[in-house]
Amino acid sequence: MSAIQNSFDVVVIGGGHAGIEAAHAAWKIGVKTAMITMELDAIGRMSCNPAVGGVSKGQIVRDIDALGGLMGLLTDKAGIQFRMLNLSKGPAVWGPRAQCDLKAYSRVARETLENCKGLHLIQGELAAFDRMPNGKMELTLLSGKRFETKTLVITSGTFLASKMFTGLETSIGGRVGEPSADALSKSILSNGLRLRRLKTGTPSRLDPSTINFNILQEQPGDENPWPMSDRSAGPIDNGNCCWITRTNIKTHDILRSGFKDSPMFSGRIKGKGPRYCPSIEDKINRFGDKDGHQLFLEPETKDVERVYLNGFSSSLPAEIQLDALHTIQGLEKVRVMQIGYAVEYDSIDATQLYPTFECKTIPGLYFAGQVCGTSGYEEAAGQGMIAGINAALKTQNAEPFMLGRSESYIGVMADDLSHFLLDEPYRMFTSRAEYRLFLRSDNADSRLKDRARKIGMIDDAQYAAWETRKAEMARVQKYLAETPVTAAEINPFLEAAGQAPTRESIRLNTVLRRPGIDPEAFFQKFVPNSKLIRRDMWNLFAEEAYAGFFARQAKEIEHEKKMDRIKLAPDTDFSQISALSIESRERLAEARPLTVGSASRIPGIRPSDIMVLTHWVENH
Ligand SMILES: Cc1cc2nc3c(=O)[nH]c(=O)nc-3n(C[C@H](O)[C@H](O)[C@H](O)COP(=O)(O)OP(=O)(O)OC[C@H]3O[C@@H](n4cnc5c(N)ncnc54)[C@H](O)[C@@H]3O)c2cc1C
Ligand SMILES: NC(=O)c1ccc[n+]([C@@H]2O[C@H](COP(=O)([O-])OP(=O)(O)OC[C@H]3O[C@@H](n4cnc5c(N)ncnc54)[C@H](O)[C@@H]3O)[C@@H](O)[C@H]2O)c1
Repeated sequence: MSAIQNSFDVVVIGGGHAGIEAAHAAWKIGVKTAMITMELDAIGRMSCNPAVGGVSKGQIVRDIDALGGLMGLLTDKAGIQFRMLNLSKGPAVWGPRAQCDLKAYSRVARETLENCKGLHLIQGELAAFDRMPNGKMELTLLSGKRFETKTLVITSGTFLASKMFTGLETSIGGRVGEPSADALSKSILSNGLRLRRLKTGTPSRLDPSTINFNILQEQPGDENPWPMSDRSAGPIDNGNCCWITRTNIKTHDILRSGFKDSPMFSGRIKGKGPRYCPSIEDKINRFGDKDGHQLFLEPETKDVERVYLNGFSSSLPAEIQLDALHTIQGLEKVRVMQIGYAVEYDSIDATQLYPTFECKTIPGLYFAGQVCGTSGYEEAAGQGMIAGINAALKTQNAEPFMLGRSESYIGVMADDLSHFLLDEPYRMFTSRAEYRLFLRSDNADSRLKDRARKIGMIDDAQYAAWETRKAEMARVQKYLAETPVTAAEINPFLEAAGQAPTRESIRLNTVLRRPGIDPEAFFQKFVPNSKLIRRDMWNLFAEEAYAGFFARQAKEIEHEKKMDRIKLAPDTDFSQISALSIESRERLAEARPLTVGSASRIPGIRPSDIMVLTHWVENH
């Protein structure tokens, strides 16, 4: 057996979206960190659609940015088209989204990690990990190389014991052209952890020279685009467009004729697929009466080398996919460069993890990303941040870092994954967050920057810039609350916004509570010498516009935070709390909650149990 080559504080397995954030966060906190991944050239590879963000996913990217992470910065560098989705609704549910040049994304991700001085990037496949008597983890790569680490973060995506399917054809691999990580899957099982099968899929990639773009509806980027990160230095590239087309009855008939050879419907794929990113055959099967489904044609690169057909994910036989494509407007003569396929893989049952993503039974072992049962780059990156931060903090014997459900979508996701057993891939939605009016893309910095600063994720220069913004927001907020405006001054503005004029002077802040107001025009006109950046104008606007809701929810949130502050030791012996029912003791012993708040979210735990637990903590 070869000697141990190097010893680290944190080792991250995988260079996908979760691995990038985990390795960067641990490095930023200042501990000795390595990323080990199968292929260094595949760092940041986008397995599926060349886009980052969207509704609720965009908020996750903003939160990663506020925490000092990379996804927003990488997207701004590699983006080729930026749109704010849901603009017709309130800012709480706006979703920043960007098409990316996927080659550029992968390149800037790798360059960014290479520029992290002292971060080790190692090419190799982890075959096994074992806990050593000294509490560290020993890692053995497929090549036989060995390393040791205090903490280990596994972000292996769709690669554990993975199989790909197109019709009756099956091959081994986690992504087209890449192998499956079978040995690691076995090692996870031999460490006593539970795995289960999930499935995801991807559509065909099309040859742009065979698409009739002239007859397709173009979808340009926003006129006044938002970058993902306010830390991005350069201008963003927004000059590229996507195109829209639709399936039709003929397409559906052809697809239906292939159902008998579908690996999904024939039961050859056992894993559950993502309900909310269904394949085209799933959509037709479930919503058979619809006469068409909208499809987006998205360029994979700025020079449109290939086109991704968003909405047409499929694992039907290749000839059926191709015949069906030829019935679609604009695609009558299309040539396919890579046919759609499904992938089935092992994922970890995430109820075995704390909301820090640390394993309950193996201290120092963390999982993050698609391996935890989620679907999506952004969900993966958000988990990677939290796992990387906690893996680093653990090596410093520091308090774990957790985000609450009222603080971030990442907190909602960590809480959901660790408490509820999923039977299908988990995708984020605004409806999963009970406090979504707080979790906006405009106020990510207000919610998270100070917390990130405390754990070393935000450097002095970044924090100074944030303090300047904070001070300006406070000044303007005070000014708005204290400054009256006469009817003569404000009425032309109100009328232009379609609002009834006022007869008396009113305070400036009350103007923002009226519907139809353009905040950017308002701040420019009524706040002299404002240095607010655009994002902060919308933040102040939303704080006023939603003030009534916030006041109503404030008590609920305070109660939840209070419960989350009541800590339970990881080794709490619930069997000794005799005032709890035997059933509740068993549930608590199994779930091992770290706070009373977390205990309250375990299925089957009742309010009376929480009262007992709270008293018990007070007396111990
Ligand atoms: C076919 C397909 C379709 C998808 N559709 C979409 C989509 O439309 N949109 C979307 O957002 N998401 C989609 N996904 C999922 C998306 O790829 C993931 O959500 C996202 O990439 C997850 O990031 P991750 O970091 O968890 O894993 P990945 O991006 O999969 O990265 C995993 C990394 O771990 C490495 N690795 C794995 N095992 C080992 C090992 N033993 N040793 C060393 N390195 C290892 C791999 O080489 C890889 O670099 C799809 C995935 C696939 C494969
Ligand atoms: N892991 C998986 O299996 C898997 C598979 C497919 C999708 N996904 C996830 O779902 C997302 C893709 O799902 P989706 O189909 O809802 O698309 P999306 O998240 O990219 O888009 C969401 C909505 O935005 C609009 N939209 C789509 N393309 C657009 C474009 N080019 N420009 C402007 N608006 C556009 C559409 O109304 C769409 O319903 C990915 O971001 C990924 O996270 C995961």
